[in-house]
Amino acid sequence: MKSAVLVFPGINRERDMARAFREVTGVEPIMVWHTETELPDVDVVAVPGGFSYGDYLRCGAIAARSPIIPALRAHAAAGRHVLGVCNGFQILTETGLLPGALMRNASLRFVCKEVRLRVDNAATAFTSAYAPGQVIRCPIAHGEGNYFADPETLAELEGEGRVVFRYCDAEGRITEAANPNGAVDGIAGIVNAAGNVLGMMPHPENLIEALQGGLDGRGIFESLARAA
Ligand SMILES: NC(=O)CC[C@H](N)C(=O)O
Repeated sequence: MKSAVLVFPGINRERDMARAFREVTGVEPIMVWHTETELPDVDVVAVPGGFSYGDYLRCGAIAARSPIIPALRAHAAAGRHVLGVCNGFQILTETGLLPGALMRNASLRFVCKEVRLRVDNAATAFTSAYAPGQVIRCPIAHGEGNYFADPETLAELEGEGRVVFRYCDAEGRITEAANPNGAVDGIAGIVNAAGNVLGMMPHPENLIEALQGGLDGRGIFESLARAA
């Protein structure tokens, strides 16, 4: 499976993302600087986490206006896969490739810890390696992860099974205590209507080898490799 990782000024998780693709698929991803206007011929483009443009205006707002974005839109429009993690998810909502917005955490604090996620849709190209309803561990590190969408959008997301991950407790229950940022309905990750663009706040690329304390994040990359 061929992949590319976008790099914006202030992004700091691009190497983690590249490592995850390399470790799981055995293929080195192509790093693409934000001033490029074309993407290489790849199956997946990852938009990694970090602090693009120092989070000025809103997280992801400036990166979403970068020269590479039209090529990302074209890649998505062609039905190819796009994976946005954390700042990458924020960038995807700012481009409109995914609906809704990521607001400041309800606590107004940056939260860095491990959470649990329930896989609410295991029938996507990003989650086929997981079992439906499986509870996985995943690290988070963000200040603006409070997912919000208007009631019509939420109804559409729920009705179409497009909420892929929710914050949950160890038993898979969606509770307020298990929700680290106040996201509506515990939403941690969603896909677009076509199912080829996924955005999620947690960092699966940081739980792919024993040295990191677990392997629960590998499923995303294994699923993408299967889908390619
Ligand atoms: N790890 C990240 O990608 C953080 C995203 C963003 N800078 C935030 O704090 O919400």
